[in-house]
Amino acid sequence: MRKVTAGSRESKLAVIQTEMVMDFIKEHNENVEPVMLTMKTTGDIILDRTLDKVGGKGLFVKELDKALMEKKSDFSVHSLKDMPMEVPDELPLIAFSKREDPRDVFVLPKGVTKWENDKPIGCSSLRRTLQLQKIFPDATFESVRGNVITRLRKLDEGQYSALILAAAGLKRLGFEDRISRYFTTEEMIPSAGQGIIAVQGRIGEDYSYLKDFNDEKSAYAATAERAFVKYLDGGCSSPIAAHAIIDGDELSLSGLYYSEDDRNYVTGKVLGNVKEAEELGIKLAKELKDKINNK
Ligand SMILES: NCc1[nH]cc(CCC(=O)O)c1CC(=O)O
Repeated sequence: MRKVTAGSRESKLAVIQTEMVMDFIKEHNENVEPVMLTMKTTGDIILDRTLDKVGGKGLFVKELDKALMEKKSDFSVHSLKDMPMEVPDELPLIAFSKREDPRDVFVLPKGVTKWENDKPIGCSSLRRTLQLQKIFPDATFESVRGNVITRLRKLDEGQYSALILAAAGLKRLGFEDRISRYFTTEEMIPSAGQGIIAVQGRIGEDYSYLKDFNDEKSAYAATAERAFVKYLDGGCSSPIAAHAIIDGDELSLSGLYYSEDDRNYVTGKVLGNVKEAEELGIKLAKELKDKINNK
């Protein structure tokens, strides 16, 4: 038996996602035995500030990168949306999972069936707040940090009138029944990579046991979405949204760009062949940059 170690964050969602990758490996490789190594990351420890105030990029990955570099693990499993746009050359992304539902959703406190505008909506990113202000013009918004389960607890304790979360996390955690409304990806453009699990490896290693895990559509979508955000210099917590939809050979990329200077945002869309995923991301980024400069 060949033992391989998967590095993971400690949160329930991270562990479930890592187990999904490990189960795949077990099913497809009789001679490989995956084990998990969990660790706390800076992003999990600092919970009293919003992520853009904590500063720095890759708050959820540094510790996992270190374990991978030091060969304490053989690969890391991440939510792609928490990954910085640039990863170290020695630690490339080697596989992308099939995409789970990429939409953001509206969650009400337990026992509540209709939204009451009596408390703020808990919303953890500027990306979500900006787009929500259009959908709920009278609402107020407040940052909520912590992992998905902590956020749900705060909601149920009465701190918020509702929460905005990713459908993917709720579904993987078995909380699909808490979803009261799905936002379309047009009214609420998701974060780049939302719903995709990324596996990160170490250069020069043999990952043939993960060969069939990679989903081609997800890889194209990830390339386009991340090229867009990278060009606009966003990190994991920047107010930039990007979502690619793939239909056969055609890729349609929607994006949102926010300007700190005039506190305004623009959205746009480009279409092209999946093979031009990266170029499409850059094309949309340039278009939106021009659009905001001419506003
Ligand atoms: N930033 C936290 C985070 N990272 C990944 C997910 C959900 C799973 C995914 O998007 O793949 C979540 C929770 C959320 O935003 O609701």
